[in-house]
Amino acid sequence: MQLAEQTCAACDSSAKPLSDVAIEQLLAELQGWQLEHSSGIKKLAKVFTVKDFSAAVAYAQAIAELANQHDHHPALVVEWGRITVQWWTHSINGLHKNDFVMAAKTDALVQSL
Ligand SMILES: C[C@H](O)[C@H](O)[C@H]1CNC2=NC(N)=NC(=O)C2=N1
Repeated sequence: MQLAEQTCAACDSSAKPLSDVAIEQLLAELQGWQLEHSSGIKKLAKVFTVKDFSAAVAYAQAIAELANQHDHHPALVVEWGRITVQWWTHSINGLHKNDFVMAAKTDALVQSL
């Protein structure tokens, strides 16, 4: 099943972070997402280019609604002409399959905007 169609499962501190091999396999299913390390935490990041600041705010609002629907929330940086989205799982300070599912859902949402 495509990542974008999968469920973002409830996740707590007992959830297991993905292995590096699993991360590489899932990353290959996404387009344009980068693996980042910040403050020792692995994150998935992508920059979406949009037409101006208002468009970036609208994207942020739509992604925020998606996040609330799934109770899984990204970091969003809104700037003129672009929005940066970062997914990771706070409860495990790392990457869970949920983050890849949400990255794929973000791509599907952005394509529909
Ligand atoms: C209580 C609530 O379900 C949790 O705090 C959720 C909220 N959104 C979340 N989002 C992300 N990205 N990681 C989490 O661990 C997380 N936990």
